[in-house]
Amino acid sequence: MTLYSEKSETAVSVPEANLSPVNRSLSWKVATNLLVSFRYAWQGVAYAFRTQRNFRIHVVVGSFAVGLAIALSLAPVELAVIILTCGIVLTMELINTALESVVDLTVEQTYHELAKIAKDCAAAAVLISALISVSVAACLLLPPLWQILQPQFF
Ligand SMILES: Nc1ncnc2c1ncn2[C@@H]1O[C@H](COP(=O)(O)OP(=O)(O)OP(=O)(O)O)[C@@H](O)[C@H]1O
Repeated sequence: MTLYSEKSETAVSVPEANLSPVNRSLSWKVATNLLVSFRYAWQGVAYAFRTQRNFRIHVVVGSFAVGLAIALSLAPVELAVIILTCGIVLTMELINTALESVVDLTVEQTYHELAKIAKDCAAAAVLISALISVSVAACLLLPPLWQILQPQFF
């Protein structure tokens, strides 16, 4: 198949198979079944935990928030909201780590304005989700904590 580049208006030859979203001919098929897929996904989690300090911080803070919610006997829906927001932060951190790797793979150690935009935006996604998570946890955890601590101070 021949495609026309918008910039140079020159014809570019692309194999049909490379254009199909179903048949990713350039991909490397390794995960042959669901169990193997899960194993690779777990390797991603383990890699992020091992190498990303922020991921470890999010795991510790998230576990503390969930533990506190259980200790304070929050309603199931409130506990679910805290688990959900903590999960979103960890997910964002994993996507950020994946994107950083792809950017480094592409530009290696050269400065590129687009690499900067990609990394800065991915880091911003983590930051925003973490700020939302802290706000949600504060809204749900502080009132019952205040109820418990108030008699001790007044
Ligand atoms: N190739 C590059 N070209 C331009 N700017 C880059 C490039 N690599 C990194 N940067 C800039 O440096 C910042 C830090 O990048 P780096 O890869 O060290 O990630 P990081 O913020 O340390 O991530 P983490 O702590 O999650 O590993 C990026 O947000 C970006 O602004």
